[in-house]
Amino acid sequence: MITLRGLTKRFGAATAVDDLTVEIGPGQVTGFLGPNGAGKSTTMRMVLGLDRPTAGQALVNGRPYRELRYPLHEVGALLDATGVHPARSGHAHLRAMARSNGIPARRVDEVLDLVGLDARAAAKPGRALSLGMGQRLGIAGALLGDPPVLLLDEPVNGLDPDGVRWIRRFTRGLADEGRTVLISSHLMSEMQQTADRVVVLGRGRLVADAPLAELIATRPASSVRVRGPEPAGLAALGARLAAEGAAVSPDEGGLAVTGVTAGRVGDLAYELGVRLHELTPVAASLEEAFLELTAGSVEYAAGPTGGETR
Ligand SMILES: Nc1ncnc2c1ncn2[C@@H]1O[C@H](COP(=O)(O)OP(=O)(O)OP(=O)(O)O)[C@@H](O)[C@H]1O
Repeated sequence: MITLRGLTKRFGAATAVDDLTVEIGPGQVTGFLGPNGAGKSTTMRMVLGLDRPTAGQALVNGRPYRELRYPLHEVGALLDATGVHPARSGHAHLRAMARSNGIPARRVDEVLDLVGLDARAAAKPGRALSLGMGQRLGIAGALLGDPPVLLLDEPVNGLDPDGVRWIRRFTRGLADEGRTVLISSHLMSEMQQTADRVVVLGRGRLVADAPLAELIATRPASSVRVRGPEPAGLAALGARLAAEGAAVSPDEGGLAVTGVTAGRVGDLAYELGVRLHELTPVAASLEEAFLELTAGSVEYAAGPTGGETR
């Protein structure tokens, strides 16, 4: 369990995290979303005791990180890449981590096995690790103490599709074991496939905290997809819908209609005698919900001339 209460961090005059109150519970993957500079990394750093809050609290299992007696057994984190020395092997890196935290050496082999790194990969020096292997090693390190809470900052950044799929399945497994899993990302499509719940930040403030399905469901369906075997009939239907104020555009041989319900489109088609083969409300994606939620809170936005404005 991660508890944030009135969590605030200022850097000089800039407020990176602004009065954030949220609880991140066990047994699910929570996606931590927000545009660049929204305060995700700063929040994670405060949870891990790497940054001191200006105000408020960040608690892991009810206590500030600095008060945890055996931090590696309480919370594991993947912040950026692995932090492995370029000349040191992954195995040696994990052994050193284990030793300094009183964790038996055999646990190193266990976590390497868990993340699917074989002896040959674990013997490679840090500089020879691929990004995907580095991420696996980083996650192995986070799991050394078998912690109930895991924080992963942008774990799929730069990974190939296999690596992305692996992270997705692995984090799902960790949540299914009852752990608290918090994953930050700006890849909405990825989070849509991974997260059970999402916490969205905009300019350091909480903009949404909801189950993923609920967040998407509360957005209006973005459009209705209409297909049929008679182009002339579809054109007549489109014209009639447009006359009613709907926005109609061609969509892969059919129509994409916004501004009316699927029911209304069906009724009109019936009235006009137009045969339809498909009439589908297309739900807003997480990406659309995210853009809508964070509109106005992006650090840099394309201005009307396409230039960047603060
Ligand atoms: N050490 C620091 N000193 C000054 N400002 C900082 C520092 N760390 C972060 N910031 C500022 O705090 C704000 C939040 O940054 P943070 O890295 O937490 O955002 P983020 O949501 O993780 O962004 P990204 O997705 O780009 O990683 C930004 O405006 C950033 O410039």
